[in-house]
Amino acid sequence: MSEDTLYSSGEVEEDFTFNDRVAEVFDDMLSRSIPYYRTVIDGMAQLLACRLPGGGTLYDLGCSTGTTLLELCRRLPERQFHYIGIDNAPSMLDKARKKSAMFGKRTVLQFIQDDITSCPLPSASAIICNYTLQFLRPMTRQAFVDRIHAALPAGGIFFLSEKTISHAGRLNRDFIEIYHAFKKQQGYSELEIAAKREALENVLIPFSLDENIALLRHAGFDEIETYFKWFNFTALVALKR
Ligand SMILES: C[S@@+](CC[C@H](N)C(=O)[O-])C[C@H]1O[C@@H](n2cnc3c(N)ncnc32)[C@H](O)[C@@H]1O
Ligand SMILES: O=C(O)C(=O)C[C@]1(C(=O)O)C=C[C@@H](O)C=C1
Repeated sequence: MSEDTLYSSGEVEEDFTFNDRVAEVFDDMLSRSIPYYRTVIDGMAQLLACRLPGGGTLYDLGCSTGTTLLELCRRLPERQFHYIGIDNAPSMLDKARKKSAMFGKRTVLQFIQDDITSCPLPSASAIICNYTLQFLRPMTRQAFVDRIHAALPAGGIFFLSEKTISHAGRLNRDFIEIYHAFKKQQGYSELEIAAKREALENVLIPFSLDENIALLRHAGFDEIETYFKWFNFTALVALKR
């Protein structure tokens, strides 16, 4: 796994985008930038085990290098789900396909290059969208969540994980400080943290937990719960009636 040194000089040449250079270091970037990344995947595996009988189709929208689907596949071998990852970045999908071949999962995992805001989602039993809604333009988010709700059958599951903001100003600042301390612990310098923050400005636009719940509620999801929260990172599960 290549080490993420993209912002080590402190220079910001362009806004953050999911290009080849990001794809190259993405697994390292994610494991050092998203607190409890694997705990969230564990939580999804446990909820899927409770809720879904075997044989269904699971979509991961904004699947990047396929880590989530590969990990679910490893954790739920007896369920025989069909896994479909969708992303619009070819270099991310290259990595995803190579990883699934390396782990001997090519027959159960499929990766498709498409725009998650318009791609068809046939026969979906569960849909995952982790740390990706935050990159869609805010005005388009309700329509996106509405489409997900429409694509699921009764009892279908939607998992949504996001970086979140708090409208409680002082606590929001505390949460960001605590998150930056986490990144420092993961080996990022203050210069790197500041440069990445600048590159993400106006690209990653986080909603609050309440705003994300409102999107789900408005789309028609019936039961909505937070199953994991760490300061400004939140994982939600929603069930269709
Ligand atoms: C932060 S990453 C997602 C991480 C991944 N879900 C995980 O948990 O490992 C966001 C991904 O969404 C993809 N993406 C962003 N907008 C997209 C769109 N409109 N259609 C398809 N993919 C998109 C990016 O290429 C990127 O790979
Ligand atoms: O590094 C940060 O500040 C982040 O917000 C991490 C984060 C995310 O939460 O989506 C941002 C961009 C990368 O795609 C990976 C992770």
